[in-house]
Amino acid sequence: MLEVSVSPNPKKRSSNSSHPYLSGNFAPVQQTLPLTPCTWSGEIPEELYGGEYVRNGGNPVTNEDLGRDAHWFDGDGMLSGVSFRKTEEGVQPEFVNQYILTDLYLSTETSKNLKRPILPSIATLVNPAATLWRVIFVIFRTIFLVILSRLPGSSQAIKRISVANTGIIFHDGRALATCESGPPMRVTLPDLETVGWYNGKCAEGERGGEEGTGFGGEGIIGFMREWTTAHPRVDPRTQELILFHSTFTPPYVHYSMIPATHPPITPVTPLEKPTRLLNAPIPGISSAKMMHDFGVSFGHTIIMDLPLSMDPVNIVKGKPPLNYDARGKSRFGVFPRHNPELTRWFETKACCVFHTANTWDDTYIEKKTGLTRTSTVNMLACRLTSASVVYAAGNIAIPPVSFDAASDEEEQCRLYYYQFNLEEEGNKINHQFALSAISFEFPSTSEDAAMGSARYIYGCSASNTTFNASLGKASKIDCLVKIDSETLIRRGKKDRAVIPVTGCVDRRTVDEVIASNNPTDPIKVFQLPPHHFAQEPRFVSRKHAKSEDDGWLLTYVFDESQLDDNGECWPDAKSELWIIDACDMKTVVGRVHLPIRVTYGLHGTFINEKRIMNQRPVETIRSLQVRQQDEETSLWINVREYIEKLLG
Ligand SMILES: CC1=C(/C=C/C(C)=C/C=C/C(C)=C/C=O)C(C)(C)CCC1
Ligand SMILES: [Fe+2]
Repeated sequence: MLEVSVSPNPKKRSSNSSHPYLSGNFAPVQQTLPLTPCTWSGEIPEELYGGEYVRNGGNPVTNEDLGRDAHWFDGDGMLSGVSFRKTEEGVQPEFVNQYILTDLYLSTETSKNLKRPILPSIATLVNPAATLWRVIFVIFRTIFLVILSRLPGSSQAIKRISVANTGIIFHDGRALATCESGPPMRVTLPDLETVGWYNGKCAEGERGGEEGTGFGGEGIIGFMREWTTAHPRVDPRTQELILFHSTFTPPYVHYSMIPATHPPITPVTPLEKPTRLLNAPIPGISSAKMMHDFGVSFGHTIIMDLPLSMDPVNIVKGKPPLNYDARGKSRFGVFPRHNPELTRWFETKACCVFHTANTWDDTYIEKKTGLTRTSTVNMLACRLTSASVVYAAGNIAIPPVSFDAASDEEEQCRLYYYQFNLEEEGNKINHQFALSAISFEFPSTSEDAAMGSARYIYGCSASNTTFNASLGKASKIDCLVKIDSETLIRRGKKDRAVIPVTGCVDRRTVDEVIASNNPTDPIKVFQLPPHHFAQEPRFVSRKHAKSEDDGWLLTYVFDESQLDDNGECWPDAKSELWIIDACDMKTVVGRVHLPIRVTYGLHGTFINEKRIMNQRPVETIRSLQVRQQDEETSLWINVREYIEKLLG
């Protein structure tokens, strides 16, 4: 029997929403399910037993006004997971999806008077056509609603404004949902209940943990200094968590490192002893930036200072708060992992980088001293030649670039190789070129190989996408790609035609790569069948793997034959979780048939059995509180409701 609980606030949806990221399989799901047994076909590898695949993404709970400004990266965080429960016969996959009970979600659900989400849409913040007054209005509406939530009579105060809808990671006994506008939020596995905000020492609601001030520290802007990158990284050797925090005031970026203590691990060598660092300032950044991700190797960290600003000061300058300056520069700040004060800046052409794939050091032993030294730091990242995706994902016309220098590169989103020279003076970038001409995003590697020798980078592509042409249509993923970075980097370093910045090693299109039947091709594409679309794939290694890519890719897949004539999903549309052979990038080893559909979302991860068993104990979980209405407050409550309805 399926136990179906309809979201507490089901809102009617008209069928012809014109926003591409609110329709089809981007439209939010209305149902949440507790762990629900699923049927499956094919095989489920033993390596998945006892583990869980979880994917995060926005699922706006306030979705009444379909004509509102909306963006793919907005919306209340919802986790969708498949847990591979061990049974006597083997395994039983179970599907679960739950909202993350953030302050914003709880406040929305208890008030129910709002037609639009509490937070402004990224679409409004980035739209050059939005008037100054409109931007100021949406920001003040949010501030006002936050203040209202903290006055008497409110059952849920909004203390943090993150929807926790972007990433999901596991560190030190905690599964953490992430988003740039707040600290990480702890959730339980496998049932995906919300525990509480994590401050680098403990999470609200958990038993144990450490006491004392965490991310953000004390003081008035502490609430902002705890905002954490969507993509903190865990060192596969030391299990340290490395992350940074972006704020609107100088020095704009802080950096933290959290050791793993559950259970305490024995450091491999004294040098690798984990150190705690909380909110160390990063010097050299001159304005507020949208910094989604960063790079970190075993020895070095790379902060990206790109011309994509997220800065209230922009409003005063007559620009949208979220603004891309094609005339600007991209700067990469490289520093020894424990010493942000030693940051060296490497400057290059303007670009956008949302995600890095891997970062690693080239080291040697210095003869004189016998010490290990780093000659170069290398990074693979998805480089975009413009911010088009930020506009396209909000259904906003992409503003034209008005001068030639910036438009000499066509619209691209490619996997790039950067090599930063640490030995010579002058902060030189030795190499910067694309490995392949195909569009490539949502990069990841085998977790064990990250920060070091990872050879294969997995990611998403599309056989026909450019962002310029995409207004009114969403970009969807119909190809998963595996790139042998080692081979392509070697080729690029040799080939004199691969010039800095704009050069590209493998110039084939996706179709040309698919047509190749070379078994040692450095690029392999898993093409989805017609009408099928995938999401970010995550790699799980085989136990006694023969090669780095000996394992599987997990991804949710949706068959768009389940759309009606208006392009909307049938009410009973369903998704599947596919288990794909990462070695041949052809065979679908197994498919788990899910009871409902899973929207096209953002990032996912696989958490293995050992980690799930090893979660830190939890004392309380978050839940919806029903508002107590007593006589004294009822007049005030009526006034509040009136104000909320007025604000819409
Ligand atoms: C080029 C390209 C894509 C680009 C995606 C991008 C640029 C995604 C950015 C995501 C972010 C910033 C997520 C936040 O967590 C798609 C859609 C995969 C389709 C295939 C081609
Ligand atoms: Fe991301």
